[in-house]
Amino acid sequence: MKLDGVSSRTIWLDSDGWSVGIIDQTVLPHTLVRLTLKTVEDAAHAIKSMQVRGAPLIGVTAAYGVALAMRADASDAGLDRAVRFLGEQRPTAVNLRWALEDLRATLAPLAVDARAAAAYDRAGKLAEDDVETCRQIGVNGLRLIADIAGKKGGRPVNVLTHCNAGWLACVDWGTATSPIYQAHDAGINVHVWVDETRPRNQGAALTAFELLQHGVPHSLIADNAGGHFMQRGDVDLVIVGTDRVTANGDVANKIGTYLKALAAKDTGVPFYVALPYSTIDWRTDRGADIPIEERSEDEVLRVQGKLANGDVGSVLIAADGTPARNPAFDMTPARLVTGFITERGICPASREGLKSLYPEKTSAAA
Ligand SMILES: CSC[C@@H](O)[C@@H](O)C(=O)COP(=O)(O)O
Repeated sequence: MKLDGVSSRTIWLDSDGWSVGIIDQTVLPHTLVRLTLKTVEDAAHAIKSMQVRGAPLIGVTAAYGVALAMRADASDAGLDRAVRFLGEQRPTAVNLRWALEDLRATLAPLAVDARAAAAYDRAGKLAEDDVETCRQIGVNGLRLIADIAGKKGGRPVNVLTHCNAGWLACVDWGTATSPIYQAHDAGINVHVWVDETRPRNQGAALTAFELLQHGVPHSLIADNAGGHFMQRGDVDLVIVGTDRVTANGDVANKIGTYLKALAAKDTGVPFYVALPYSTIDWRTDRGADIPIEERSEDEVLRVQGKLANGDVGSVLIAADGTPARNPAFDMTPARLVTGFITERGICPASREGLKSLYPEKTSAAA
């Protein structure tokens, strides 16, 4: 996608052929800072501090993190250490485990001196695969938007989304936003309600920024406003991303997703979850077993933005000493989800639905 008019991806190999470039998402949209990762520690820090975030991008960054680690120590112990260390950085997005297991399986059978080159090659392939997978999710999701557009006679199709499941969360295109970009590019009149997504405001800071850059009509709304717009008939469709879908179709996504799904159910608004195959956790049977990341109280107690002096900083919004809790994700039961939009097509949010698209997979309870 484009950033200030220039085609960009969220992660790339620098011109030296081994260090890894990323966009620092902690200061967007106010400042565009590109960072260079040179060590596995840099990659781990980027994931933990959310310089990179979003399930697919976390996975690809971890893959490059293994490649950086292999430059320093490609022994069996070095590979084990890198996989364990990177895997500890964030618990909920299963793409992290998926990418690390892929790298381990690719590298372990190789001679030690072949591992670094093979790791770069594999990380590059995972990045390219993510681009094509997300593009295909968009092709499949576009049909839903086009169907609604056909019934609305030129009036805008209103899509609500939560958090950032856009191209900044992936390598390109995004998952939830890919159908939106493709609908807009196809000339469909589409408008997006963007949940601000407290506490870190990924909707305000990242999704609204992306849509603005691409010229897609949108309105930023307070998290609490979604149900109101659904009740009034102002939302045709919800599309969100996910960090992990369990074998029975339960969905973990950014905190607040569950409430949107409840409101959508009550108001009869279709609620779709867009995901690549790498987000399905076939080994975990139900959403209650997904580890939910707990983050710092500060993210709730403070709000980050551009200060009057132009710096990016934060302000305290509660009395000093106020205790807070900050679960970063919640679980939406499959029964509240209308369907999954994947690279292989659209299916019901259920064990059977997932199996219909991925017959070669076996789940824990299958
Ligand atoms: C295509 S990204 C899907 C999810 O990763 C996204 O919706 C989300 O919850 C991101 O959370 P974050 O905490 O910003 O990494």
